[in-house]
Amino acid sequence: MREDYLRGDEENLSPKDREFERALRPLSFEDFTGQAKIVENLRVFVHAAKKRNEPLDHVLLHGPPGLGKTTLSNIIANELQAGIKITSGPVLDKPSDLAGLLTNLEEGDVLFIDEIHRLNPVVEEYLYSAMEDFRIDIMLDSGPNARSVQISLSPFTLIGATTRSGLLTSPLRARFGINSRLEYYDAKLLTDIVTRSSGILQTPIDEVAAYEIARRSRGTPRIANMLLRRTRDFAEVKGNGTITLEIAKFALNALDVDENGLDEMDNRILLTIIEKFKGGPVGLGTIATACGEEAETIEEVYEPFLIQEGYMKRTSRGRMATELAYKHLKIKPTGASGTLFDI
Ligand SMILES: Nc1ncnc2c1ncn2[C@@H]1O[C@H](COP(=O)(O)OP(=O)(O)OP(=O)(O)O)[C@@H](O)[C@H]1O
Ligand SMILES: [Mg+2]
Repeated sequence: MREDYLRGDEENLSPKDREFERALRPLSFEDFTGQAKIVENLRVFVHAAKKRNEPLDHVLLHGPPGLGKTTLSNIIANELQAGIKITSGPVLDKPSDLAGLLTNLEEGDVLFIDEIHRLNPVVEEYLYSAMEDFRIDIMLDSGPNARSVQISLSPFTLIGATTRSGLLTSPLRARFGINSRLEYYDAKLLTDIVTRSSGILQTPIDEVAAYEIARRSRGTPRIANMLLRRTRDFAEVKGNGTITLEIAKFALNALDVDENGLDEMDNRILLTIIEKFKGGPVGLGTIATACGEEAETIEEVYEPFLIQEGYMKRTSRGRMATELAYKHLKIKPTGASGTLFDI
């Protein structure tokens, strides 16, 4: 459950969860909380593009799952008053899949490619001229009859989203005029999001309870909304429907979210590094095997937050648990010397 939410693949959500996500998704810059600098810039670029009657520059949005990349892409299209076609890297298998989409775009439309780091390299190659000159060269036939025809496209805006910007090739990255990295949200912003969501759900919530959910949501709006939803269930069953601090704490503990907002897998990763590998350094693949989780998921979903919060460090020799991780897990460092931790 939790992981589906973390990874955000809409297809993996239950219909109810999907409906819930849709209801809470902000539709305008106005409703979008946080990421102030990015939103401020996008407002200007969108405004300028509309004024000049030109398509917006291509936009690359990157950052950990659940921070609002898909949401923001839809908002950009809304604010441009443009149509949006949505696809994803792994779905665009052949150049003809891409050509079909591109030739159907109307002037100023947005093409949203999720997981753009997973594009097939052949398809990616076609995207270059589409992005740069709004044209594609298509090969007809093969062998001696092969010839290429050039098709012009309506000027459009490509929005690419990725959780792994490091995997993007540099020619592709260079073709985005706007490149924004979404950051984890602080507890104050997430409190605003939880409060807004509970308003939409018509669930009364105490301010301290909203803050408690917010600060234990791994800096991620998707998780905040998910925890709110589960907490609401507890409030209905165990209380009178209002989410109080007591109910929120009870629900969060029942959901295995600890005092600092780390979940079971976060803690398992830290515990593994400390107990099985003496605090590290240890390679990602080894941690993954020991935790029974895919290396890619650890790198994409868990590690960025653990690093940002100071529980884990990446070194050239592998991952290490920090002093904070030992404190958090109430384990005494048993390293050979005082050099266990860098200063
Ligand atoms: N700034 C925000 N304000 C309010 N709600 C938000 C915000 N950002 C995200 N959300 C909520 O969090 C949910 C997840 O956001 P979204 O699907 O856009 O994340 P994502 O970055 O595309 O994640 P993924 O990488 O998994 O695709 C949305 O349904 C939306 O309700
Ligand atoms: Mg998304």
